[in-house]
Parts: sequence; structure tokens; C-alpha cells
Amino acid sequence: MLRSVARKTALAGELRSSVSHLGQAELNSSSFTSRDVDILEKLLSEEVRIIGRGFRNEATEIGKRQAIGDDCDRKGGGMGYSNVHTQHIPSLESENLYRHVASPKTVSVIGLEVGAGTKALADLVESRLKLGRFPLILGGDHSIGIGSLAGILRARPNTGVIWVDAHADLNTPSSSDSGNMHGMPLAFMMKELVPDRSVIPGFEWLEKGTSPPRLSPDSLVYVGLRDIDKAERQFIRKLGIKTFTMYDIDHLGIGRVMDLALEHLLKHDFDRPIHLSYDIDAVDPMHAPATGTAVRGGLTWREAHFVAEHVVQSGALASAEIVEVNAELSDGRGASATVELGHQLVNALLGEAML
Ligand SMILES: NC(=[NH2+])NCCC[C@H](N)C(=O)O
Repeated sequence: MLRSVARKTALAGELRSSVSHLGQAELNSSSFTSRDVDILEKLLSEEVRIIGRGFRNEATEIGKRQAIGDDCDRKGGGMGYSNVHTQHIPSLESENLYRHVASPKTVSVIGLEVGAGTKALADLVESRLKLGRFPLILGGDHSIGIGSLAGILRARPNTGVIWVDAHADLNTPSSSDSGNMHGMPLAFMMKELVPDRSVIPGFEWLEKGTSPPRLSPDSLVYVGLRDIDKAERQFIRKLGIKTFTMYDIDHLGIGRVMDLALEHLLKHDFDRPIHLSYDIDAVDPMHAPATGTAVRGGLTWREAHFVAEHVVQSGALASAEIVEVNAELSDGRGASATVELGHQLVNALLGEAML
């Protein structure tokens, strides 16, 4: 079963890329190099800053993010994919509003800013997808997933999601112990967990329109989890979400895990688009220490690359994001190792292969 699904998904990918390659010279057919790419950069770590961990230094983050975007612009031509366009989404800063927030559990206050930022991202992602482009979103923390997923699901409601992360990011505003919105993006997309988002200040927009964006639990696969909150564990079990923890990766190997992940999402529809949401903290802190909530026992350097490479190989990757890279959170060597890994994952997602 698995083999035939893998073969068929590869075939679907080949067909799709050969069709879209018509008329384009010398493109590598094993990847989606003919697709137009949008690199969308979104800085959004407000909630972490508010609770006073000193999470970021804007100048450094912007410098680093520009470096990633510029690098893609430069490499774009060389790697064969065309028309790479980088767009920086401005952060909606309103320092004064948040300076005196006393309690970190004030999601309603924090939500105003995260809500506005994710709405802007959702609108952009939706419009780019409708133009047939491939959005690659660079965070920022994982709360931007609310915007990415909303935009993606509005444009293509049948999208399947692979969430590569040390954490489940499935807390609701009331189940969360930390109050951090980067631990909540998936709950915001599931009607079973947050049935009415119009009551959350800042997120009323998520309920607008004839069919508000929602992710069904069986359209999600987790890879790399190892730090799951108690409530999240119950949600995962109750909703039956397909989950590959680090235990499963140790047991089965990353190759089998990624095949099973793709099979789960593509078994009923080989042409289904896949969104890969990649939190750098899925990777072991030995390789990616510059992140906010590092947890030991993560993906190796090669496993980290393989995850991206294999989803690209399936031919189904339609959008991607890399989040939680924050150079401020490590010393010089740790920061550059993490940013280097971020660059390499971007390249892998854009179709760079070993051979
Ligand atoms: N995207 C992340 N780094 N999420 C970490 C979440 C940690 C914890 N589960 C929380 O809800 O606060």
C-alpha cells in the first residue's frame, strides 16, 4: 500500500511538474523549480516580548531575515526556479499598548496585535496562492501559523498540513499555561477546539466570509514532537491526530515516518496540496540553539534536511514556512549555525537536491 502510494504521489508530482515545465528551458524535473516563489517575511514575537523574556532585538532579526530573503533572491536564478519575489510584511508595532501588561495570560490584549498581523499575512498568502505562486513564509514565531493557515485554507480548503515541531502548538487560550500564542496556532484552526473565534479580540476576521478557514484534525500530521502539554495530549488523543513523535522517528527512522506522513495525507487524493510548517525547534538544539523554546533530543542535521527534501520529492508541496529562528537567543556560533540551517532548509524547500 505504502509503496504504491509513494509511487503514485511521485508520479503525480512528475506529471504536474512536467506539465508546468512546458515551455521552460532546462529545469530540474525532480522538483517544482518552475513554480513562482514568494518569500513572505513576517516578524511576530509580540507575546513573548510582552512577558518580558527579552526575546528579540528587532534590528538583528530584520538583518537576519533580509539575509535569508536576499540569499534566495540571489540563488533563485542559479537554482533554476524563476521569478522569486521577496516581500517584508511590516510588524504592527504599538509599544505603548503593551508596555504595562501585567499578566502574561492576557491573550485578549496580545491578540489585538497578533490578530492584525496574522490577518495581513492571511490576505497576502491567499492572494499569492490564487495567483498560482508558492508562498514561503519566514517567521517570526509560530503564531504566524494562524495567518499562513488561514490564507492557505481559504485559497485551498483541502490542503494537508505537516507540522514539524518539538511542540504540538495545540493549546487553546484557556488550556495554555504560558499564555503564549505561539503555542496555540493549530487550536485556532480547529473548530473542535476553538469553535467561535469571533469572541477573541483581534481574531474576529477568522469567522468572516461564507466558509471561514478550518483545518480538520485528519488533515494534520505532526513530526518531531517531544514536549507536549497535558491538555494538548488529551486533544491529540481525542481528535485522533496522526502524530510521529521523536520516539517514532527513533523507532521507524525518518524515511519511513515521512512516507507514512505523506501517505496519511495523500491516500485519498494524490493531488492534494501540502503545506509544511517547519519550526526550527524540531531540530536538536545542538544544531539549532537560537530559538525560544529549545528542547533536547530533536532531529539530527540530516533528518532535518530529509524532512524538507522528502516533501519536495513528493511533488505535493504547495507552501511552506520556517519559524522560530531567532539569532538573539544564542551566542555568535549558535546563532550562525541556526541561521545557516534556516538557509539550507529554505534551499531544500525550493528544490535544491543533492544530485
Ligand atoms: N512554537 C513554539 N515554540 N511553541 C512552544 C509552545 C510551548 C508550550 N506548549 C506553550 O503552549 O506555551
